[in-house]
Amino acid sequence: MTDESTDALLARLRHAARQEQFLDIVSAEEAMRRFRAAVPPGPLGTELVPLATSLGRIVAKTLPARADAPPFDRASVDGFALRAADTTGASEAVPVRLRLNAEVLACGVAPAIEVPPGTATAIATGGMIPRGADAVAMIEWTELEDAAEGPGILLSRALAPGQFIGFAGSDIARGEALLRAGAQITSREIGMLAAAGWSEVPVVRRPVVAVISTGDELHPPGTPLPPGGITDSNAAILCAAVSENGGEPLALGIFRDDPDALAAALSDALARADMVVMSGGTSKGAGDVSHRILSALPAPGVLVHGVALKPGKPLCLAVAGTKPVVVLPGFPTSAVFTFHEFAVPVLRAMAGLPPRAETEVEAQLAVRTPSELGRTEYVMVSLAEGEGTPRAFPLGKGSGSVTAFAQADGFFAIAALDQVAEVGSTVRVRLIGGAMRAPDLVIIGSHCVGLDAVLDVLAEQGIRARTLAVGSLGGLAAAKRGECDLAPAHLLDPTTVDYNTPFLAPGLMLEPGWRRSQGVVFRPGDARFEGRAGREAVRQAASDPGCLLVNRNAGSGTRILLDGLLEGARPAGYANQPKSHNAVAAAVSQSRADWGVAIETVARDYGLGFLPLADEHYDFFVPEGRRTRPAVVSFLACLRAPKVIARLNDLGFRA
Ligand SMILES: Nc1nc2c(c(=O)[nH]1)N[C@H]1C(S)=C(S)[C@@H](COP(=O)(O)OP(=O)(O)OC[C@H]3O[C@@H](n4cnc5c(N)ncnc54)[C@H](O)[C@@H]3O)O[C@H]1N2
Ligand code: MOO
Repeated sequence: MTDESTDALLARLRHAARQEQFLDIVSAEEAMRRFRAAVPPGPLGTELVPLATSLGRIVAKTLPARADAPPFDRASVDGFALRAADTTGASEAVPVRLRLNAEVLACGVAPAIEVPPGTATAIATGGMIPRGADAVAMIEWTELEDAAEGPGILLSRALAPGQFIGFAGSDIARGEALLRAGAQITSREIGMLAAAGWSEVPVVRRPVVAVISTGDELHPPGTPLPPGGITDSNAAILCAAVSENGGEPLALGIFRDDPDALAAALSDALARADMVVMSGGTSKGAGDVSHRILSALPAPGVLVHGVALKPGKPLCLAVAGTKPVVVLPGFPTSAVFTFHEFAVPVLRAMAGLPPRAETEVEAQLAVRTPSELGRTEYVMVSLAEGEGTPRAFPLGKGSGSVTAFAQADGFFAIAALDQVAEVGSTVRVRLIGGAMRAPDLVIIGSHCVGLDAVLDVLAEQGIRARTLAVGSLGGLAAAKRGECDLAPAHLLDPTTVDYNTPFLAPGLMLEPGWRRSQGVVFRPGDARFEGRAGREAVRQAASDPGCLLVNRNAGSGTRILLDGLLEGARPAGYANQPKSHNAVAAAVSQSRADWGVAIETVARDYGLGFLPLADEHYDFFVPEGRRTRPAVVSFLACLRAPKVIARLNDLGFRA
């Protein structure tokens, strides 16, 4: 930071917040180059911390041993300290007799008597070797003998000089390097430092990273949300990621999209922290003021605003004096992705940590993936072990997802000039969150909350399942290719009006799951639906232009059922076609629509009225070759377990 007073800086920040300023969009490499060049390289500085609190810290300079370990020559067995030369030729048949000196060397006793030739001194393991002695005989090799000349031992083995002695400094010698700069202190290093005399340790000062969330819509986790409200998840994940990468998070909270409030927050953050991370308000909307404030930062100021990548295009990178300031896009996946790609390398360098180890694996892309021209797109994927190379399934959740980063095994890049990554192409997946763990059971297909009830019981048995929700047809295709153990599906054949069986293919088996009651959902008390039969309610609603439908996506079993009931009618709202039961229930419950078709469990969950229409079958396709795998056998046994059946029935399914 410069010497500018906080007040003057605040005034400049306020003024800047009202101006528009955009820089040109740059490549990710150029953005990183500018950012790194403007931040002083290397760790921040050094502080002394007590050994007991040094866990996880980074050693700031090479630490020599301050004392020898062990600090003196000591016995490594219980027995007798003696001169090896006196034991030459000793054997069971011809033992050597040594006189006992009048001293017993327990641990912690400083020897007072020398060991003259022809004598021995009793010593405990860890006892200090007395002057004159150069070896220790194990007590098992000796017999005590009382003679006229005084007590002695009969020794039945010859000893080499140095035998059973741990010499001073043989573990580590005073002055030898114990730990070098950059080493991270774990419990193992702490024991070594304690032994070598370090009660306080010089470590790299942890960079304090201020974390600021911006947005009028944001509320802290766990507080009830008003209509339009969003839970601030960015602050939590960013603070934790700061800690994971050697920093100390300073959570400053949520600020409204108000130039004055944000300017004050930023100037407070710069006064208290070594780095500032804001999220939200960096795009082009009217409320996007975060990035504008940055234009008033002390030099070098804003370095980058706009990077040709997805997620993360509106990223803004700045440096105030020597302090990095980053405005991340508000969308959670964009925020955490750009934090890891751009802020973490700088943070780790400030914290004295080495660059994060990256692991890449080759995988085969399971789904054709279009990409926007002109931006390098990073696609979050889940990996499933196939025969040979693993298959990469894009999560398809977009920048706004709060789960993608946690659920993905990694990501691959589609180059800026490519508009698509073809199915079957080889992609290099950078792993996130540690190495890839092979699950015991891979389930790809349609998701149902009932499935979680089964998997909970399996987890109690130590069986770890990986589920990829790609829809019934996606699961069926994966099962045909032998990529999963189970493909849960609820596929309705419009001609036979049968579920799932008509879709069986050679090499596949079908295991029955449970039934889900589907019906009309509506807000309780709505007289257009209350008390009617399902089919009659559909007919009535379809002919009432004021009664708004929320439809389902083409190809879903629900859509096929509804189209059958509508017999060609296209009621108001027909074009609104979300992809899940939950989206239908949310639309009705929030009055964006008046009716739709969903399963009973979801209707109940949203407090909606429900008029049954039909039963949907949720079954499992299993590749024949995988049917006898132990985890599959356990899963199918679990489906029939009374405890699981009771739980499914409780949830509103019929098992
Ligand atoms: N006309 C244009 N609109 C947008 C563009 C564009 O170029 N032109 N860029 C889009 C891209 S790409 C992204 S990424 C987003 C990022 O926008 P902002 O950084 O301005 O973020 P906000 O508008 O404040 O929020 C976006 C979204 O994220 C939610 N959010 C914000 N903060 C949090 C938080 N702390 N925790 C959880 N969720 C958060 C917020 O509610 C919004 O839903 O802009 C596109 N638009
Ligand atoms: O860059 Mo934004 O993160 O694409 O959605």
